[in-house]
Amino acid sequence: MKNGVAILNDPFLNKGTAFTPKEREKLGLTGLLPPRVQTLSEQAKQAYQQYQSKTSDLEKRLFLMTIFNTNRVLFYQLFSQHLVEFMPIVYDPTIAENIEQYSELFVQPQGAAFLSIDQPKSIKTTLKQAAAGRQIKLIVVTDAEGILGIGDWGTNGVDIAVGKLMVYTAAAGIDPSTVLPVVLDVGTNNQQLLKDPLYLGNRHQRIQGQQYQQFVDQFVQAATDLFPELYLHWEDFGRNNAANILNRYQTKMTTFNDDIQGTGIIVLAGILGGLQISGEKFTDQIYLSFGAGTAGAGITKRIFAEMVEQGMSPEEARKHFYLVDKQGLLFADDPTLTPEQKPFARQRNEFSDPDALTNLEAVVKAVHPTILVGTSTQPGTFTEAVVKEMAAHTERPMIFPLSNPTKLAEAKAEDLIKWTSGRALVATGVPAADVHYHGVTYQIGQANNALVYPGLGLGTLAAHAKLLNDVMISAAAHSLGGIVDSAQPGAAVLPPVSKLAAFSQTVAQAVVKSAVKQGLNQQPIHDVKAAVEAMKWQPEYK
Ligand SMILES: NC(=O)c1ccc[n+]([C@@H]2O[C@H](COP(=O)([O-])OP(=O)(O)OC[C@H]3O[C@@H](n4cnc5c(N)ncnc54)[C@H](O)[C@@H]3O)[C@@H](O)[C@H]2O)c1
Ligand SMILES: O=C(O)C[C@H](O)C(=O)O
Ligand SMILES: [Mn+2]
Repeated sequence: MKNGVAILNDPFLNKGTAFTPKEREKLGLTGLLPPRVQTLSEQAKQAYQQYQSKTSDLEKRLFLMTIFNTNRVLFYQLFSQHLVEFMPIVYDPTIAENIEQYSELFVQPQGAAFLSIDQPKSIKTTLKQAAAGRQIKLIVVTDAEGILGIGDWGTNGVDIAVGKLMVYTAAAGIDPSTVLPVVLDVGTNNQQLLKDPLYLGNRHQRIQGQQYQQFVDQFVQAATDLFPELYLHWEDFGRNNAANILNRYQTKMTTFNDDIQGTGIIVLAGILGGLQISGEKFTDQIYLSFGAGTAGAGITKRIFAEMVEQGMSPEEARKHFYLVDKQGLLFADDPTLTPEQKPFARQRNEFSDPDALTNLEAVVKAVHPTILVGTSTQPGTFTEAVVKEMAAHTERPMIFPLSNPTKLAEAKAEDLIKWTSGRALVATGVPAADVHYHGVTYQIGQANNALVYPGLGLGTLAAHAKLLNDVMISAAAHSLGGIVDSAQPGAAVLPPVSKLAAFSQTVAQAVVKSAVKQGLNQQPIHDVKAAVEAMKWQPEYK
């Protein structure tokens, strides 16, 4: 039992000025706080006022992090009260700025576990120390090789693990005392960091190959030994590792790659929402992925699986997909294709002038996509010419520039609406303001995996599922697609972030239902809604 100063220093126990006189006496806190006792709502009001006095988004984020570091209940009370306003501050895009300046801004390790490839023997001890007696059910782990679209950030990437977990709690009510952020510091190839005297990570090149694989294996082994109920979420690994790691573990435990699977779900949900608006058929769509890396290939795989689910043969379905990467349209004779790209590569003899298909505009001209999704990290690449060419051949072009953060987006929502005279069905990776065009207000859906991974995790945990499989993932995507108000002119293809807490429940219930139907639940579940409800944590003082 902690007491006195130790309680004030424990963000899971600390209530600050909300400790009552009785509690203060019992816990050895008398005189350790100013005399006045405040309620949680008074604390939240005061903190929010202070938040509003900060002038930049980064300052706002840093202020919220000090609350997070000192008092989790207060932090989540605030976050859930101001979800729409705080999402872009706590999470993407401001989190990207924080990651770039992590070492310069460092004040506190925020409860993360820093696992170093140079000390593989310490993995288990570190995880145990970081858990500090808590029963961990959810880990977000990154090796930070591909943070959003901003590349390799070494140890700084720990912030993405911390930030993703914050959204789990704010959106789905995952108990924050059951989560653990982890960074695998395997070095960095970011020269800027290696030269930065303040850089706090391992100062060497990224270690790859067998030693890397072994380190990852050792981490998974230690984590599953220590935390038997673990749901393990992988975030922002590099293109060469992300899919490999997922393939390696997904049949053995409940695990999830956010960039591959989370993004696949949200894009499928967005497409289903878009088709509700356009009235078109899913199996009539022609899909073009611009940027066929971790996210691009992951999304393609999910959309392809849906085509097959909707009755097409795999051979027929494959004809609906085109992948474009750095080299242009991907052809099967290209020796540099990744294993995830290969199934969707095309034959040169399908085209009259295949050698000309080395840029997006030429490919759009040749294949007439109805859906264009950007995960290329290349800003401004959905040009007016590309968009107008696409819109010339389809009534309601679906265009999702998803590269994050804001500075990397393939296009701005407003331009897409204008260039297509309001016909485009748009979703973006970061929040976008409404677009007013010719008397219609266009709402822009946010196709960010944050809209689904919290509910998916909540559902998988609530089901005590043995595995997270494709059927559950498909159920999650379909549960979101139905929430669109298609009768409203300018309606968004996805539900708004303001309803995130509500539809996280919808997603979680769909996942539990699917797990139960497949017999993947390891404990009996009679009432799906109650099972999800029982998992939920509320930001209240106990
Ligand atoms: N909105 C979301 O929920 C979401 C989810 C995941 C990723 N993303 C974004 O998608 C982007 C990619 O992420 P990732 O994890 O797939 O990274 P990745 O590095 O695995 O993939 C990026 C791909 O883009 C390709 N590319 C680079 N330059 C290109 C060019 N000029 N033309 C065409 N392709 C080019 C790369 O070769 C690579 O295959 C990032 O900006 C990330 O923030 C968004
Ligand atoms: O982190 C995000 O905002 C979404 C996604 O996981 C990404 O890598 O961009
Ligand atoms: Mn990511």
